[in-house]
Amino acid sequence: MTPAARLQAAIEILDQVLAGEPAEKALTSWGRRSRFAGSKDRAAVRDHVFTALRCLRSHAALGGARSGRGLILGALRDAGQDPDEVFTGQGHAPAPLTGAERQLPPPPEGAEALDIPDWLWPAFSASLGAEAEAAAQVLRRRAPVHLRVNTARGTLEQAQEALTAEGIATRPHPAAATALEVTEGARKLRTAKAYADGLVELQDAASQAVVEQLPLADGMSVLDYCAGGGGKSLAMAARARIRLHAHDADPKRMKDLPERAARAAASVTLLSSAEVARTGPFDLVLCDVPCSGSGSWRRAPEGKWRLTPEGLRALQETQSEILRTAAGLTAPGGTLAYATCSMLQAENTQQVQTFIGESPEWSLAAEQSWQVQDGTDGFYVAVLTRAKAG
Ligand SMILES: C[S@@+](CC[C@H](N)C(=O)[O-])C[C@H]1O[C@@H](n2cnc3c(N)ncnc32)[C@H](O)[C@@H]1O
Repeated sequence: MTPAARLQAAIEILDQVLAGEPAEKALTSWGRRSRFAGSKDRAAVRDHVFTALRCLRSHAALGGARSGRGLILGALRDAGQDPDEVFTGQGHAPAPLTGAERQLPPPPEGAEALDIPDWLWPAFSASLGAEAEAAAQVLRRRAPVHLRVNTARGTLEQAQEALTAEGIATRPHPAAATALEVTEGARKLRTAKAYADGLVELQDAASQAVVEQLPLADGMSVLDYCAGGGGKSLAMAARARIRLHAHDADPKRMKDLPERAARAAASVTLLSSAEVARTGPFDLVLCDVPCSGSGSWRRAPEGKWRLTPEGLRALQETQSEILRTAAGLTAPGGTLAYATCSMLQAENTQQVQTFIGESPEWSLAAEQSWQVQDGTDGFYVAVLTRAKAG
């Protein structure tokens, strides 16, 4: 495919996404229909689509329309590229620009230029203070690829060597002792032997750092209460010989966990909601709660535009309910960790402060946050300890 044909494909996919289709689904069905597209074409089209979704407001403003064409026109103007070189109408290129499209709109300003919804900007800037603009700018760009080295399978150096042999270059990431950042060859990962053998897992360095904060020790009984795909379950299993249990309100989300655990040489017991109460209490409960995802909007940019004030309030209610339930599942003297991939105080410190204010048995042992402008996803963890009985 020519570069212009790739942009035309992105325009068509973006129109479907703007009509309500999830981006991954629209990309998959385009891929099925487009047997002629090679792996480089698919990767380039995907990049165009995700760039447009990360920069939806500013690119729509620069392109004069919230449509596939508007977004791609805006992206070209943002990159300082002449749109007439792409919108030629030749071959599979987008049709030439209309008179209206040629009109240069006023440049976006404020939250529009930063690609943050207007209603959210006050809370976003209050949460990040002087760093708010820098964080918003980082969310407009592609996320780095991070790996967690499964130390049950090998050392960081061994993993780097194995990956180099397969054309994947990495460097250690300072956020976590097990973290590598991929600097070259990321697209080869899914087929790499080091990945198939469970020596490395795809996981953001801040996710790994959250698990490093947990006081895990051999013999502990541990519950990952919002386990999802189990990324943090596996990171915990690699840290100590624990009795690991995983639960999720939506058990389907854990369907690949047994296979992932086997690949990582870890053992995990999946628990239904009824079984959780019967099996507890646990020495340590991690709740990696559902949240706005503002810290990972680079990877999942649709979430940035889907979030509404009501949606955020509903998430906060779910978060405080989970905190209370998870607290009841923690043994006296035990630990409860509350984590989000959000950078909003309303989902982080404020939730934890409210919980502590209402729960005299609990105290805050540690609290840390990671921000996108420091090279990881945005993350937050609070480690809370429950008073011993009597
Ligand atoms: C942020 S994701 C977890 C990601 C996962 N820990 C990981 O590292 O890959 C949050 C999870 O919480 C689950 N969830 C939502 N409401 C819940 C509830 N009330 N109780 C338990 N899990 C819940 C969701 O289904 C979702 O899988």
